[in-house]
Amino acid sequence: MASHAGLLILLSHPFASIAILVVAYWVGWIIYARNFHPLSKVPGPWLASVSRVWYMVQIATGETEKTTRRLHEKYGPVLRTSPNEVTCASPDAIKLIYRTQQPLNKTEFYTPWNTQNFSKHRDAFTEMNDKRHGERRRIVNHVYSLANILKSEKYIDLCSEIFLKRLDAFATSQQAVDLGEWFQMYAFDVIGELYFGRMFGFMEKSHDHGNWIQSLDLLMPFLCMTSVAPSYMRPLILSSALVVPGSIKALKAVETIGTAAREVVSKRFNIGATPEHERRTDVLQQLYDIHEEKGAKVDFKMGDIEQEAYVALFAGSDTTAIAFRSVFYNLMKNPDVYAALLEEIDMAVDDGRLHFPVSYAEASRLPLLCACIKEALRVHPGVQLILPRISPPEGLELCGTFVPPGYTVGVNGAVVHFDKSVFGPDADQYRPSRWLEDKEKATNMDRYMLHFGAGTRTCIGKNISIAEIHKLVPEVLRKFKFEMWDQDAQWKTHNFWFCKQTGLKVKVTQRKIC
Ligand code: HEM
Repeated sequence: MASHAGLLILLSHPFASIAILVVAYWVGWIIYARNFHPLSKVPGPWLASVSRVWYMVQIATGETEKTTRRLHEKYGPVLRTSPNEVTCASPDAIKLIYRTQQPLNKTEFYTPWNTQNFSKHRDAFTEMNDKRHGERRRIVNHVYSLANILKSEKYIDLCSEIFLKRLDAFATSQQAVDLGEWFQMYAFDVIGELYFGRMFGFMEKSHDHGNWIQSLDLLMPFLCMTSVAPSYMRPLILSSALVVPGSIKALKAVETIGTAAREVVSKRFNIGATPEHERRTDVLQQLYDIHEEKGAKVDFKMGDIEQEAYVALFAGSDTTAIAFRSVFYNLMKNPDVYAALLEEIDMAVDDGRLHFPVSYAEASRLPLLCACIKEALRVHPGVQLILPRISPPEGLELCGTFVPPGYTVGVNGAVVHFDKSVFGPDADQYRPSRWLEDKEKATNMDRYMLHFGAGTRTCIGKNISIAEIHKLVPEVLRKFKFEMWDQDAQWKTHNFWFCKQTGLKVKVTQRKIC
């Protein structure tokens, strides 16, 4: 009787009633999530099975890929990383999840990355519906073919020229260089040349133009955290970013990137027809040609061109710099490979097979160079979280576990690239020669590379990065020697979707070439 009265008093207090309801909800939810939920039999950490908070904590550590690799070792190939989400470590899951026939849609993870105010159509990266995505991507796809991107080689060469000049100055002054930072400046300036008609001036002025690099570094963790958070927590996380020092400045910087995209497109094309001899052959021009030739028919307006340029800046600068860093870091940490690659490059120059500025065609014929680059992308892919997709109406069988329709599934490149059954018992080592041993084995390994994504959503800009990397690497290796400033230092990695590395402080010296 007394306890009854106590309960009534408690319930009459509004805060107490709310607290009781919340506790009851959570107890009910935990019992359901652990025992009756369709994914309840999928193993994983306890907290992950009842709340997305587990995933958010992992993002905060910046080391999700390492934890995921450890957990797969403990629990097996299928892992529950959130109440409604599973990640699969099996290489065979790639063709199931990122399939080209009846492809799976993207999830809400991508919404916070959405670009706004350019076009009524979502950009290629954040469009979740695969059918709509396919219709839009078909309009611009040909612009990104290797042959078309190579029409911009001369613009990439202009960037390389400045990059080499800067390296030369560092070599003369014997200053320590943050090579990672310089690769990012290079990658930004290349996007400038290809989409904005000119370099932004990162390398020319040796500075972080408009604070763009710093701003992306500040905003990426918030964007990534928002993406993995439950939808009701998203506004809270985004607004919490505002109290972090420098964030307003960062948001303004991102806004200026948008303004730059708008201005450049209108300046370039609102001044009347460009005389033929002044016409550039860059990506921006090719996108404009689509607008002119069939813009009305396919609804490809000036805003759509601006959107392409804007997305390229976000999707193509950090990622390319990450790839460059991985190539150089792994070479410096593996002197035998470095020496063998130099031999290949020097011989090619001596035999007249490699000229300066290096053309993509010549570079792509150097087997060890290509292997070193591919291996760098394998051991450190640019994106190191799963590429999340929604399981299809018929559900999906992943390594014997049935995932019903509507749940999130995905594979993480940073997990599957270390699969020993595909890449060999030394999969965790940087060993480029694995790509040269056996053609059939190499083709098979290629099938399981996820560095540029897979299926219908494969990276549209991959040929831009591939051209940049293959052209610049042999040229700088031929002309300069690179050593870690502190031989024993390791880089640090920070996984906020893009897994950026810091700590690539190097000593550069001119090579004495006879
Ligand atoms: C080494 C450099 C690069 C890496 C490692 C990389 C990686 C990726 C990955 C993994 C995806 C798939 C994302 C997903 O499925 O959610 C992707 C998509 C995309 N990337 Fe890249 N990327 C690179 C360079 C670039 C460049 C230079 C651009 C500039 C145009 C670019 C633009 C895009 C776009 C627009 C998408 C979405 C494609 C679609 O869904 O149709 N990327 N990239």
